[in-house]
Amino acid sequence: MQWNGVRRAHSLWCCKTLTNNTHLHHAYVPVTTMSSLEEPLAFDKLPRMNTIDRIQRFSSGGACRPRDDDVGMGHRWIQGRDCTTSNCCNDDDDKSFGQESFPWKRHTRKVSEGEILLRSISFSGRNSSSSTVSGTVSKSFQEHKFHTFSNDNGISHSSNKLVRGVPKFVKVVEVGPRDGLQNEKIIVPTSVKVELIQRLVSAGLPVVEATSFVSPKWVPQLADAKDVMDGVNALDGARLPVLTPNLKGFEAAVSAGAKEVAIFASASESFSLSNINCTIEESLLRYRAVVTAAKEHSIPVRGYVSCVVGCPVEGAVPPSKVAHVVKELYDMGCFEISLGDTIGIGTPGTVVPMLEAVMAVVPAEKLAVHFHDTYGQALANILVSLQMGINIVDSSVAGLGGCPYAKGASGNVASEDVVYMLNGLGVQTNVDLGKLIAAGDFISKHLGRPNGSKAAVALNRRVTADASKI
Ligand SMILES: CC(C)(COP(=O)([O-])OP(=O)([O-])OC[C@H]1O[C@@H](n2cnc3c(N)ncnc32)[C@H](O)[C@@H]1OP(=O)([O-])[O-])[C@@H](O)C(=O)NCCC(=O)NCCSC(=O)C[C@@](C)(O)CC(=O)[O-]
Repeated sequence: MQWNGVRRAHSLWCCKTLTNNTHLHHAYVPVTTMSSLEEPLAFDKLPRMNTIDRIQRFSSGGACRPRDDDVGMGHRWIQGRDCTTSNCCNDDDDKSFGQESFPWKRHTRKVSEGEILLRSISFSGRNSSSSTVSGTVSKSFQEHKFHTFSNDNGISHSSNKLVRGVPKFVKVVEVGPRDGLQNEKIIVPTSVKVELIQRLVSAGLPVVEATSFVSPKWVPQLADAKDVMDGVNALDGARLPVLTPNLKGFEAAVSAGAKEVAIFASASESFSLSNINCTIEESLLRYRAVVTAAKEHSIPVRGYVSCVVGCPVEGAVPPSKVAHVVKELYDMGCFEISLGDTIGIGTPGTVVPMLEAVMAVVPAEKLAVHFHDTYGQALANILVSLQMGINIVDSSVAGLGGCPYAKGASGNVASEDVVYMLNGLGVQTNVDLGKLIAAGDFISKHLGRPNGSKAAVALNRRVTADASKI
């Protein structure tokens, strides 16, 4: 039974052909709880916060946090502004979105002029008295009336305490071409993947995770990683990170022209074995080698931690364990760490203590949230994360992703739904919702299924209804 649990998690993330896995060199870890995916994990199932309370906290409140260099975190990047969070600074902070820096190099990445232009014409709901709040004012956006309606009075950000903690700008990290497609059984042609990435970039997404340099035996869908990179390397205006599980993957990624990579650890021992065939500690050793090599090439490394709330095998994952792995990745030099609710089991009730534990050891501005939407909790989890100071959100166009082996499991939160919600909150993303919806429709059509974004479906329906009145 326990062994089956491990194998099930493995098949969940890798591929069916490995279900009768000969790659698992490790004995299975003892499994004490089998999670049924049927009950939300509640506060009372989680360890108390006092296990991590002794770790010195960064403020997790809405107030300005100390600068990185004031809090002894070593070589972390220094933002070119007085306050290190984007949700608590002066209005002129918006200017700083035109540049981003990376830890070991302390260089400034020039954002393309087009990106800045897009940003400068973005509609800021915060400064508007209009009752309609929209995102980037693009031609297609206006033509198709893809507006997000706020309440009758519009959102008064200065007076509404519920939205006061939400950042002004959220970086949306699009993971559809990688996380979204990796579970697809039928191989998507490289040309379709390339066109999807092109469309996402032209929709204004600042980061589009392009593919993975993992073993093709484990993830056959992404075996064309090099060809995908050949097709997108010339694209301007977005960063195109790729996943690298080890040095071999890193070297292949660099030779394919990747300029940013991501490493992926887990907070669950069972999931680590299932996903990358090694223990958490072994994975951290591997990743240290990747980060060291990346520093030599001045390549920024993003970190992922999976199963930050729950694991399909082990059940509830203690926040202190998540915080430990996140801190390891941060200390090794990851410029940003994404917290993955891999099976989408979290609710605000479990996400909040997890974030509290993590934010006690790593500043909020270095963290991203990555929610799968299995239980329809992703937007609520994102909102609560934003209120706690997170301003980077991973999502997948058309809600791509999901798992054929976990009953009821679904994909990542849909990018269109995230952007729609952020537009409604008056939060800048610089993403053109119309173009994003078109990208989602494009890939959904190719996969032969309806767009998994509720916002996309509703807005498409509205456009059709409006057109029928003409
Ligand atoms: C880590 C390994 C490679 C270990 O796999 P392994 O079988 O233990 O590797 P190995 O070192 O024993 O080598 C076995 C074979 O794989 C080859 N190999 C070894 N490395 C590579 C490589 N990089 N690229 C291509 N080939 C590779 C290697 O050369 C050898 O080839 P052979 O001699 O048999 O012909 C494997 O387990 C793997 O690729 N795992 C990745 C699985 C994966 O991508 N899962 C999905 C990631 S999603 C995720 O983690 C969650 C996230 C990030 O989305 C966040 C969230 O949702 O929460």
